[in-house]
Amino acid sequence: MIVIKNLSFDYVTFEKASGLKGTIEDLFHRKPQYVKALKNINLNIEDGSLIGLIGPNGAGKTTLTKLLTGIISPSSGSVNIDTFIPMQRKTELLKEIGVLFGQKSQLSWDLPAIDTLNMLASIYSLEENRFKKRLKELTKMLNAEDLINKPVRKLSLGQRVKCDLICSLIHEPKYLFLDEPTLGLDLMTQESIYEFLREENKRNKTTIIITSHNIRDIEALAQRLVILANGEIVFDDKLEKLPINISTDDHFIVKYLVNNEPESKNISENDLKKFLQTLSANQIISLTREGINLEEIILEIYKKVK
Ligand SMILES: Nc1ncnc2c1ncn2[C@@H]1O[C@H](COP(=O)(O)OP(=O)(O)OP(=O)(O)O)[C@@H](O)[C@H]1O
Repeated sequence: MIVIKNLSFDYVTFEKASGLKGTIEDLFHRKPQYVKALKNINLNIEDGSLIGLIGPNGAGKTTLTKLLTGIISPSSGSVNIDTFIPMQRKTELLKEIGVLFGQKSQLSWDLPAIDTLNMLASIYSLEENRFKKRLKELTKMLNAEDLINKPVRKLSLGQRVKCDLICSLIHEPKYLFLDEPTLGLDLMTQESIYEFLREENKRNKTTIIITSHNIRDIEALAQRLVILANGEIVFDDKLEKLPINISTDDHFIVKYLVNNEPESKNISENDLKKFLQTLSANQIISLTREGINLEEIILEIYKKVK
């Protein structure tokens, strides 16, 4: 279980004066500036949960992930993963953590992924049979049996992400941190990755924390959503609990069939009933209310906290 208590983190940077004179002056009188990246965060993450962590740019998501993976240590408060403190980087904890950054790869460009995987097997001291069994399981689930033997530079982006996912899970970590895992991937590859992550979470009870700006990732995976804004948690609950603001001048979008051809109409609440009465049930494809889809609700939250 992950327990975060009263966690704050401040970055310290120094104002940089321009020109040679400024650079020399800076050597003697540096003016510090403090950026409060996280402010008094409290969060408990149960084992086996699938959490979506979102927020506008600069909200503090990467900082939180860095604190959870022990890259930086808190300015105040605490982070505990089971009985460990991430910043102490104990080998026992590192073996329980897997990380994937969609924009950065841990693979070597000129080598096939299997070489990196063999190296990871030796870093994590994986017993040979266990390694082979896990590799077979992961490559089968991701349909990547052939991919791991090709040089990484010959793989497409989606194929490379699949190989990176195998690397981050080969040691069967208890916790998996994913940062923008579907960046630049087509819809079908996104779906196969969602299916894989849901299966991995179900089968191995892997706790998955996914940071993404892609709302589809959140819709497809997150059992619980945490929204960070300006370094604070502004929402922490199930997706269904997101606040829906139904304004009085709302409009509906009706998609329907006319002679088997799809059409759509944007209609006010007052005219909706009358219009629906002109259609038969099997003509109606869908009826949605403007402002009620997940993206719009989240956008409203972002706008309010700006
Ligand atoms: N190395 C650093 N030095 C100083 N300030 C930093 C540093 N890294 C991040 N910050 C600041 O800390 C705040 C939080 O940044 P962070 O990278 O955690 O946000 P984020 O939610 O991950 O954003 P994004 O969605 O753009 O990746 C921002 O105001 C950012 O400018």
